[in-house]
Amino acid sequence: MTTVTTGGGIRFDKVSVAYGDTVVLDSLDLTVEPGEVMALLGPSGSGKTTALRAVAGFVQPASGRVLIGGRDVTGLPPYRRGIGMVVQQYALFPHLRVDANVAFGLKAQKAPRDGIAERVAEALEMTGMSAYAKRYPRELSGGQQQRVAIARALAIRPGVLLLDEPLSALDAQLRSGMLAELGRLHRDLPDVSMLYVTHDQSEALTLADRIAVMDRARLQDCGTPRELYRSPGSAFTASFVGSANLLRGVWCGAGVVDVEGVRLRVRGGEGAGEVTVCVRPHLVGLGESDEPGVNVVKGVVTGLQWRGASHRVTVAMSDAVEMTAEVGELREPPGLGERVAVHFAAEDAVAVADA
Ligand SMILES: Nc1ncnc2c1ncn2[C@@H]1O[C@H](COP(=O)(O)OP(=O)(O)OP(=O)(O)O)[C@@H](O)[C@H]1O
Repeated sequence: MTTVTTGGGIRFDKVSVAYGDTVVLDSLDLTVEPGEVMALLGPSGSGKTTALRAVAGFVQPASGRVLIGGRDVTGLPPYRRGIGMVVQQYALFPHLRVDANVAFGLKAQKAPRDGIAERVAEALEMTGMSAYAKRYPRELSGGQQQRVAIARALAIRPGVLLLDEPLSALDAQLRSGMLAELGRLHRDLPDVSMLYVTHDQSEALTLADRIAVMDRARLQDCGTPRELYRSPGSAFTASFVGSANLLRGVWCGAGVVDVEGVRLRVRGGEGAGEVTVCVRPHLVGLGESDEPGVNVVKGVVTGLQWRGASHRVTVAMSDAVEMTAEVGELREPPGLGERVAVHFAAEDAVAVADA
């Protein structure tokens, strides 16, 4: 009887999960490299938690295999997979003190007694909770409870750490602090692969080495945050990773798309028929431009938002198509109904496939 304790990453090999007739995870093929943080990002119900639970061993795939450290664990019970898991609601044992909570997984593994004390101390140290070892969960704040839950997951020295929306019960300020701490933990544990489920794109962009975008039980896209942001594979990814102007148009030549009668030069080659052009709002400038390779479109201001350091100006090219420009704070912002021009480089207008 062995437990997988090596690092070595996670592999989903065509993993499908169904509840009755409903397929909730459809032939997922995905590899998380050793030491990598992979975010599973997608809307509610897209299958993220199901994928994570398949790694943990809490759901059994209808088909396909899960490998941890190169080894097929599909048939192994959860406690023999060498995983640590942290969920949204901490799930600490209320009647146990912090140190006993952290020791729980080690005792279940029947680790030697003196080894347990050492590992508990190490895990509490790593999460900054050493001073709270003798408290009960009810005597801790939400953020502290989540740190204990992370310490408990780390105490078994897992090769794989599974995190399911670990920050969503915390308030915004605490969330950003904890996000930084998870980043530090990742650097301190370079061999541990992390699978991080979230529907919050900023968490995914901040923490993940790569992001797997899920929608309707399927993997839609996978890449580094920068790749997905700069060159989204689909309109769905473009709108889910960062904010995006998505302009529906028709190809009319190499690198040229017609949007509402305006010919835009785009990055992303050539195709036929309909296409969506993605332009990030912060890459759109206000006013004319006569620089080569820069698109200019005109329209009427339909929205103006002041956001402290920036203004968001929405301009309608037509009844159907609007563009938003996110620009530095304007001294004299245009008025609603005013006719203005906006511009963006061809390099920043990306032709994407429809989802
Ligand atoms: N035990 C279950 N029995 C039946 N259907 C289930 C069960 N667990 C999950 N589902 C369904 O599977 C689908 C995927 O659920 P999953 O929890 O994986 O989504 P998710 O992307 O993690 O969503 P969320 O962000 O809301 O947690 C959903 O439609 C859900 O209703």
